[in-house]
Amino acid sequence: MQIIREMGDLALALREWRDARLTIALVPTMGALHAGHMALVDAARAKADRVVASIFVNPLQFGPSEDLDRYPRQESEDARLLEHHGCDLLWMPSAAQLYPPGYATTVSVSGVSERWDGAARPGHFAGVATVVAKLFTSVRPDMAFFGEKDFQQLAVIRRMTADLGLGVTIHGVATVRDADGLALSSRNAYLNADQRVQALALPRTLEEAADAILAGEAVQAVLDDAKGKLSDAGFSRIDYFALVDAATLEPLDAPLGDMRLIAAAVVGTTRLIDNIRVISGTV
Ligand SMILES: Nc1ncnc2c1ncn2[C@@H]1O[C@H](COP(=O)(O)OP(=O)(O)OP(=O)(O)O)[C@@H](O)[C@H]1O
Ligand SMILES: CC(C)(CO)[C@@H](O)C(=O)[O-]
Ligand code: BAL
Repeated sequence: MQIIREMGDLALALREWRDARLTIALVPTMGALHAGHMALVDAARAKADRVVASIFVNPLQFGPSEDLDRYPRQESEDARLLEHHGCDLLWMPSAAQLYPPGYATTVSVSGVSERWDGAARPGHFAGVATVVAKLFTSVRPDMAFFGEKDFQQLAVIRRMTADLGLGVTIHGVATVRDADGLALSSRNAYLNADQRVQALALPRTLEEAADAILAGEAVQAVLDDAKGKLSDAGFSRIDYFALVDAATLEPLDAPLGDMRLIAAAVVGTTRLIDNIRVISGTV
């Protein structure tokens, strides 16, 4: 696996593959890699001739009181894991490479990015859309892979890619969970042993709420009950717990079409997000 930091070296490596008419997949990450990221790499490996992973902790998508400074960084373990999963190229740009002096352009997606995480983390999705647009224009991949764990992010990236005609096929990959149900996330590293147990209430409550909605209970009552359960389990703040249309992310007050239950809540100092498909027979 090639490890590249400079934009010029990246261009050279990619030119060789493009000249050979090889298809290129991009897996954008912020590092501190786990099996969830590896599911993206494996899916990319299965669909493309060459797989590029990027690691960049993007300052633009962190709010002023968020965890940019303490975000976990473990480059050599990440590189080992990626190589083991058949990644061909790891690109680790510096902030100065992506946002050189004078950089002044932001990509802002309205509609789908406005509610939920967009409301709870002002500026977050503009930061995500901007860096993903930069990663796409730098690598010019045929396809890119993102996790359904960040469900709204996936919808924002699909919208931006279509609106700007970036010509990248976006693939969503199902959430990878620990055996006990907690969605894998780099931020789980912040949880102490008690908080790790409390955190399990998030996937459990999503499953219970999905079952209750499918059993015909009133949606608003189910959502209120779910928030109560999360508070009782020790979550100190619940940013949202909502039933939404899977494509538009608009809230639903009754079951209709392709639905997701989405939630974000804080345990200790850690903000966790999760979501679950609501579909007859399975959740
Ligand atoms: N458990 C998971 N299953 C599938 N994909 C995942 C999972 N966790 C993260 N991803 C995906 O990996 C990509 C990179 O995510 P990122 O590096 O932010 O990791 P993360 O674990 O989500 O970190 P964080 O704790 O900051 O949310 C995103 O597309 C994200 O949706
Ligand atoms: C897509 C992404 C790599 C952009 O920084 C980030 O938001 C993430 O890791 O999900
Ligand atoms: N995993 C999405 C990136 C973020 O929370 O900033």
